[in-house]
Amino acid sequence: MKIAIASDHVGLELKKYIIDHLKEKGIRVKDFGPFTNERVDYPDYGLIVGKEVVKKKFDYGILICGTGIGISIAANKVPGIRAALCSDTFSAHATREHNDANILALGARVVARGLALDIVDVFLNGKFEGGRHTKRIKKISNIEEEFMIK
Ligand SMILES: O=C(CO)[C@H](O)[C@H](O)[C@H](O)COP(=O)(O)O
Repeated sequence: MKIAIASDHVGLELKKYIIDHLKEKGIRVKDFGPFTNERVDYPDYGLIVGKEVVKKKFDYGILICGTGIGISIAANKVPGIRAALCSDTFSAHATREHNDANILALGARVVARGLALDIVDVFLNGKFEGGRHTKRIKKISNIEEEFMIK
């Protein structure tokens, strides 16, 4: 499994913690930045990881900002991205099973480190159920197509 990860300045420390955790599990992870505490803009990082995931260069993306909200909103602007902001493990497995989410977003100021790792593990181990959920995912794609600039 290959994971693309990025954050903003607020999410930097939690990102490092998650990267160490993934590497310990033998999961390949590429950090798309930032690499210093300097203040940055979360949409830039949501876009980078969104593009990488939608091009199928990675299996999943993980994005972290202060709340997880801004960076997930940005990533969700990339057609084909279904970024799920999760603060609990139930949502993390439900969003894989039902929404086939391809990016997990976390709020570094919202979830404690230990819980964040549990959420990451549950998300990465989740399997899309298909069936009735497939047509709903298709309806999300249809919304993207309707608003695509031609
Ligand atoms: O949560 C966020 C966006 O949804 C960001 O991580 C920041 O917390 C927020 O934008 C505040 O940024 P600041 O420049 O550090 O005040």
